[in-house]
Parts: sequence; structure tokens; C-alpha cells
Amino acid sequence: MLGDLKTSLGTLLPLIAVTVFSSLVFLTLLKKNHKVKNLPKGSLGLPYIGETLNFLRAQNQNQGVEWISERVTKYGPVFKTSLMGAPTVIITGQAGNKFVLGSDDEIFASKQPKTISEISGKHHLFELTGARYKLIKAAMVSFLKPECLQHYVKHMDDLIAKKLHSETKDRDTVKAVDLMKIVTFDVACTVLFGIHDETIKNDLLRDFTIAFTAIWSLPINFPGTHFRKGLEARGRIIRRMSPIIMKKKEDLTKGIVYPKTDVICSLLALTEDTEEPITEQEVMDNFIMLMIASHDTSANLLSLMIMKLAKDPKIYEKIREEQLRILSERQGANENLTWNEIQKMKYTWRVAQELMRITPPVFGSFRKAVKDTSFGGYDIPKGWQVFWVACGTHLNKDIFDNPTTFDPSRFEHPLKPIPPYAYIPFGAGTRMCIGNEFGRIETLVVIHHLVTKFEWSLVDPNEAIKCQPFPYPSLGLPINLKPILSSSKI
Ligand code: HEM
Repeated sequence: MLGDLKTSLGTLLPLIAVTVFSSLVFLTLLKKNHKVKNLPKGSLGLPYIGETLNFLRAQNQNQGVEWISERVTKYGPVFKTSLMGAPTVIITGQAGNKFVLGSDDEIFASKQPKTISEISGKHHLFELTGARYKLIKAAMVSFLKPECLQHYVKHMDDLIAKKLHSETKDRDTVKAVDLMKIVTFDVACTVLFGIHDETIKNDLLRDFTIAFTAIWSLPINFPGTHFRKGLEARGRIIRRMSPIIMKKKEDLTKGIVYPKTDVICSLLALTEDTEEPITEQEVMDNFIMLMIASHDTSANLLSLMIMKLAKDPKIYEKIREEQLRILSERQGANENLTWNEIQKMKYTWRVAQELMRITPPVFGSFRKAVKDTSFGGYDIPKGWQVFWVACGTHLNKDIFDNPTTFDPSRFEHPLKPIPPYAYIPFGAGTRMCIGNEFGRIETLVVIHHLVTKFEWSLVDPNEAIKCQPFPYPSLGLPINLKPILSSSKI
């Protein structure tokens, strides 16, 4: 992000133009709101830039929670700021989460920063509302619901075991973040999208890596910027994927594949059932969006788990015990994990839940007020952004006792029930994550293979976390990895 600013003087010229133009838009938005009497307290900072750089700097230093809590202390749980070029109201707390996440499209539209919509496209779930949103979401959910996913456990298990083996073979040290990104990308390509060709997968991974970086840059379309490189990567992804999508369409008509074969097929199958058939553009944009939504989030959770397990041998041992017990109770000659075995991984998942409580992969997300509304006694003008954050409830001592203590057992026997909209690593309400079950299975299978086959230690036990915007170890988490040779049934 700051690298973009430094590239060259040439880069700054379009930035100035964008800033001047956007400042005018920004001032117009504010002017329009002159009738609004009671805006939340807080600072809008400079026009357009607002408090963006300050916020991103805090995120980069893993101080996002502190950035929010300083303002909550100063202004209260609902406060105004300006982020990513637009006036923004940040709403914290359980009632606030319920208001933002529980409201429908008529009050808040799902709204992503320009970089996301330009790179992932404008025809996917995050950008859609109304009947089209429901239709496309239903097609994806038909593949992602547990009843369907349980048929893919064996496939995922095979893929993950092979990938972990091939990527760590003859290596004493690996960067765990890269390893997890490679594994989750491979699973998404193969299981979600039915792409099996290794060369295509490698090319796609290269371009998606460029696209991921561009999503968190300044939206300056100029040679050399991350954003321009991201748009070029999008072009290459489209050229590579078009023939694959066309072929699946033909195969679907011939009955060679069927809607539940993968997510692309389930989207293409919509063509026959709707008055307004699904377009290739819609399939493409939803493919790109889903790849972005599914891959980095799970890789992030897994990287944090690898870090936690290396730092806390007691938790590593308890998870390993659970996983070995599952293997020892296995009947017959089955070599693969089963759906039932996944359901037995209760402690392992509680560790993941507790990690996502303290360090959620998704810090928060934007909405846009579709009409004037109000919350907590303050007005929220039409056109303003609203930002919900997980930390407002995840670290609240009235909801979670000793909120900074890492204690997976709080998800086993909670002393008091967790209220709705308080634990939200996957969001909540209408726009709640539809891939949570896929993410859960993938995480548990990877951890199963890691703890039953490997021991590892951190190269730098003091490695810091940096939010980019996901909270990744800043050096990519290099680990010394050692295979465990003695376990039976492994
Ligand atoms: C640990 C893994 C994951 C985490 C922490 C996570 C988190 C989230 C969160 C917080 C949201 C809500 C965003 C908002 O309200 O603006 C969301 C939405 C979404 N996620 Fe996930 N996610 C994960 C894995 C996945 C996977 C594996 C997939 C796909 C297979 C996926 C697909 C989606 C989609 C499509 C949405 C948008 C839903 C909608 O707008 O209706 N996610 N995710």
C-alpha cells in the first residue's frame, strides 16, 4: 500500500486527480447531509483520505483493536470517521452488530471497496441484492451445504494429504503461510471448481496472488501500481477460465457433469430454471469472488493455528490426542477421514473457534446506507458507509469472561450463553458466510494431517502479526518441520 505511494512521481499525479475528484464527491455527500442534525461524534479527518492511512497503519501494526477502542472510549460505541474515501459510521457492540448485520438490503447494501469490485467483478454475490442475490446464493449453497459437502470429505482428505507431502518433502524448513495458501488454493480449485490440471492451477495461483495484493492497494490505475497489475491479472484469469466454463456448460447439456459436480456447474445449471438466464460474466465474477472469499480466509485461520500449536505444547498434545483417538477407533480398512470422524474433532474445532474469537481473520466489513437511518440516538445519512467490527463483542468482558485469556473450553461449557450477533467470525444475518462449513472441514482435515504426521517449531518465536488486512505472521511463519515416523495407522 505505502509501496504504491513511493513508486514514482508519475504515480502521484493520478492520485492527486483521484483525490481532488473524490474530495468533491465527499464534500457533496457531506453537504447533502447538512439537514442531518445528529451525526455521531468523531473525526472525519482530511477530505477523501479521512482517517484511512491512520487506520491502515494501525492495522499493519496489529493495533486495529486499539484504534477502535481508543475511539469508543472518546466518542462512544457509535462514532464517525472516514475510511477508503467515504464518510463512515463505525458501530460496535452486540446491539450494533444486530442492527447492521440483521438489517436487509433496503437499509444497508453490501458494499466493498472499489479495488475489490473492480478486480473481482460487479456481478457477484457481494455486489448483488434482491431476487438475483437470492438466486445465485441458493445455487452456491446447494453445493456448500453439509448434506452435499459430506460426499467430498474423502476427496479433500486425499488432496490435502498429497499436497502436504509434496510441498514438504525433503525440506526441513517451510514458510507455513505459503504452505497453507498453496493447500487451500488447491482444495478450492479442485473441490469447489473442478479444475484438476496442475499447470492451470499453478497459473491461476500466480494470478490470484497478484489479484489478492491489488485488493488491498490504492485504486490507482496507472502502469506499475498494484491495482493495475491486479486488473491485468483479472484479464488473464478470465482468458484462462472462459474455455473451462464453456466446456462445463457443454458437458452439463450432454449430461457428462451435473449441477452438484462443482460450484461452477451449480451456477451454470441456473440457466435452464430462470427467466433471465445466468450469463458467463456472472459465472466468471462469482468464480473470482468465491476464490478470494474461500482461499485466504481459511489459509489465515490455519496459519494462526500452526503458530498457536507451536507456542502451546499442551494444546498441540490435546489436539494430537484427539486426532490419534479418532484413528485408533477407526473400523475396517478405510484409509480416509470420514464425515463422522470430522464430527468427532470437537476439541480441535474449539481451538479454532477460540483463535477466531481473539484474532478473527475478518476484522470487520462495510455496508452502505441505502436510505437515511438512525441508531443509538444518532443519524446515519444515506450514502454513508457503515463498518461493523468483530472485536467490539469478541473482546467484551460482559460477553466473554476474561476475554483476553485463550480458553477453548468456553465453547464447550459456556458459563452463560453467547448472545446472538456477539460471536461473529463468519458474520451473521442474511450475509453470513456460506462457506463456514467448507472452511471448518478443510481446517480440521489439514490439522489432522499436520498433528498426526509432523512436529514443528517456530524459527522466530517472537514473530509479530501484521494485518494485510488478514492477521498473518509478518515473516510468513517459517517453521522447522519434522515428520513423526512412529505413529501406527498413519
Ligand atoms: C475461516 C474461514 C472463513 C472466514 C473466517 C470467513 C468469514 C466471512 C465473513 C466474516 C463473511 C461476512 C462478510 C460480511 O458480512 O460482509 C463472509 C461471507 C462470505 N463468505 Fe466466508 N469465511 C471463511 C471461509 C469461506 C469459504 C471457505 C467460502 C467458500 C467456500 C466463503 C464464502 C463466503 C461468501 C460467498 C460470503 C458472502 C455471503 C453473502 O454475501 O451472502 N467463506 N465470510
